[in-house]
Amino acid sequence: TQSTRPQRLLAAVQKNATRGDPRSVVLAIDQFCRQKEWAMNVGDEKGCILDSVVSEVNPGAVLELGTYCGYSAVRIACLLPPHGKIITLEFNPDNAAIARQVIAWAGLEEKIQLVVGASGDWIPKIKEQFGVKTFDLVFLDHWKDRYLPDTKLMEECGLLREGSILLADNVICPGTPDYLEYIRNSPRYKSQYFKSHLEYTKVEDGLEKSVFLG
Ligand SMILES: Nc1ncnc2c1ncn2CCOCCNC(=O)c1cc(-c2ccc(F)cc2)cc(O)c1O
Ligand SMILES: [Mg+2]
Repeated sequence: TQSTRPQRLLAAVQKNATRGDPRSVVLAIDQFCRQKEWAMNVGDEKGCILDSVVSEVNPGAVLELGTYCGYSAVRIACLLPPHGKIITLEFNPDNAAIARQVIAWAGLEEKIQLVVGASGDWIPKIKEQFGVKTFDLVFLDHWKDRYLPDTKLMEECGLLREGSILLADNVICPGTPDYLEYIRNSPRYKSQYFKSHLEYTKVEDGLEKSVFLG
């Protein structure tokens, strides 16, 4: 039976990356996506911007929406402070199964909590289920038409505090126009656009970094 792209990506990690070495896992995925098959990881170029934001925020609690194969969860987790943790939500159970194995290969199971389900269903339950008060950083990388409703839901559920950072992938390609319009015009956020490119291509894309003002 034919393998899937995530399965081939995992095989490339197990072949080319060193167990327990997260940076070698990140490198193996980027090489696979550049040399063999494109895949929708945030990638190396936008990944450097993600790294600088994570390092600046030094977050104790991170929420990621949209795990896919676990590339950005691994990239974030290896920059967290000692007790820092990331909760990552993935809708597709097949992708989640691959992500679990990528995360295990990187040796980051203790720092990354992968939850299978739709963001809209899980966001209202996070406080009680995971004992989280608020998130220092949220990385939005799931269905592009869920960025805005889920941001409003996070506000309503009290998951954001004054100073919480939202970092959104793909605000240009595929694009999240309603989210950008809201976040750039809301008096409750201060936003900054980081121009970049769609992962592994020359197409324009970028990350929008927004500070929640409370
Ligand atoms: N409600 C939810 N809760 C949890 N998980 C959820 C969820 N809903 C979905 N998921 C699972 C994640 O879904 C994948 C979302 N990502 C993308 O679709 C994406 C696409 C492109 C892309 C594709 C083709 C092109 F031509 C050009 C660009 C690039 C990217 O960087 C992307 O991130
Ligand atoms: Mg993305």
